[in-house]
Amino acid sequence: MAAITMAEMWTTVGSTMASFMFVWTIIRQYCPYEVRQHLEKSMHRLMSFFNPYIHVSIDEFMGTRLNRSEAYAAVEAYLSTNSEKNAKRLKLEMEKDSKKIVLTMDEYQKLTDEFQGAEISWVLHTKSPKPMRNGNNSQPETRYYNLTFHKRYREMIAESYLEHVMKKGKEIRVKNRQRKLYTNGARDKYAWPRQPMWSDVPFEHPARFESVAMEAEKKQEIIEDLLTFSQSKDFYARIGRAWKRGYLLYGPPGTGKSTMIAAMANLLNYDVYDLELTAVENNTELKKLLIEITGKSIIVIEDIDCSLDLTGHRKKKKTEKETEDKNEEEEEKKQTDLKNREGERFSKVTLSGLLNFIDGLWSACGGERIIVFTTNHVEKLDPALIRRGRMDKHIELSYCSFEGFKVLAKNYLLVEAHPLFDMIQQLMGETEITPADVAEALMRKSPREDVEKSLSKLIQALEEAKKEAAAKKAEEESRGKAPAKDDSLLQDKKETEEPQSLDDGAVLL
Ligand SMILES: Nc1ncnc2c1ncn2[C@@H]1O[C@H](COP(=O)(O)OP(=O)(O)OP(=O)(O)O)[C@@H](O)[C@H]1O
Ligand SMILES: [Mg+2]
Repeated sequence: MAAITMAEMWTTVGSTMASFMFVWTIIRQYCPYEVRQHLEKSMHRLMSFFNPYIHVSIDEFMGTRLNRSEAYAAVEAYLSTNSEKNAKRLKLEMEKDSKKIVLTMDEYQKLTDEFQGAEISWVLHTKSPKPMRNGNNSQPETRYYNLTFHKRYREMIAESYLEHVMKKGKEIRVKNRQRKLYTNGARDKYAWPRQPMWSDVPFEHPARFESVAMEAEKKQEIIEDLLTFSQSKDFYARIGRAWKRGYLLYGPPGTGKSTMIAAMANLLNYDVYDLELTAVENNTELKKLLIEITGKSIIVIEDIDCSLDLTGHRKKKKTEKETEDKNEEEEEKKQTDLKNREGERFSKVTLSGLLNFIDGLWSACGGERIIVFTTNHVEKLDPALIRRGRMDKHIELSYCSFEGFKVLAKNYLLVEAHPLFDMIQQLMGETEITPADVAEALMRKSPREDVEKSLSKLIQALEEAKKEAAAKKAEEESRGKAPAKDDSLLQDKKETEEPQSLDDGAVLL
């Protein structure tokens, strides 16, 4: 008896639903847009009166169709991990500037999520646009996510869950995006229509910290410093400092400064802005460039000592070289004339402009930025430029140590030990060689080249370097001079001892 009643009940429910759907389809097809809207609204009001569930919708576009909503994109990314596992109907999407395809839930699929004991359901809907006066539908449908939860979780969803979705979604988007390498050097300032301040290419440098030749402890310290920085948004806000950090990488050519920048960008998933200071016309342009830099980025100024003339001595050196037999005054006049004629081609960025760029008020916009300077001559830099707070961490990249060599050997030759290692260790203790030279010696020149041959090449390079250093030393001693390296340092020191001012008159070369 009960079974018959149940069957009857289901039949009644089924037929009511079917009739309702039929009526609704007729309404959707034949009723004018305004009537349909009105009916939909009334029905929602009626249902929400009895319904204990709350709905939140997140539209794909904000205002115009040009602005895709950040919130929608974050929800889409957040749900993609859930969709991949649980949805039965999926859609394959690849966003602009994304390097990865994403599987998102298809329309009208329902996905459930759990958060702090609450069950939350998500459905992707479509919405037809308002028809135009002539009745045509020129715009395609738009989509929106509908989030449903019981009203008892209202506060928790508003305060924690939505924030959690946005944060996770943004993280996924950052991970999936195609990172870029930007430069300001390739811009034609006089082109019309105006070119953007930065031009970009996909950033595809493969350097990783694992492959950087360096003492393990020092490397670990740098990695931890970088990771701590990237996770310290709240800390920087609490102490009232802009969320940025400066790194000064210094050392001889070929010791891995540029390689380390690429490894930093890969570790943190950041974009790289390679700032060519000599292509910046003045401080205002520098500020404009700064404004356009987004967060999660590394701003790099390579060879900073060559870009900025603080004392004028390098300019003097150049003048002396060019004028050998001419008198200095005449040459200076010539230089001024040239400057006047090609005035606009000379950068007028000043040291104070650069200091402002690094830690002035404008430098705080965007957040989560790392600024890296590289130089071969740290002693030539103005102390104001590299003081802690501007360049927070000074990292010396020096000649290859035996530990560094072992990293390269493992990388290039896939060996961690070899009878020739002892000899290499001994030679490395006696002479200096850059990691770039070690890497070159270990590079296989043909697929058949074996480990022993590569290591022998390195031994040969080390012996040559040792001989060269000895010959140089002997030559200097015979001339009654101190060793060349110390000599050049002394010379540089003497030159930089001239008072260095931070006035706006110091200009770029
Ligand atoms: N520490 C290192 N670890 C691994 N590879 C290195 C290291 N240093 C140099 N190399 C190798 O040598 C090449 C040159 O290195 P890199 O361009 O990073 O040197 P640099 O210090 O930036 O030199 P410069 O001062 O001339 O700009 C790189 O392609 C890299 O393969
Ligand atoms: Mg370099």
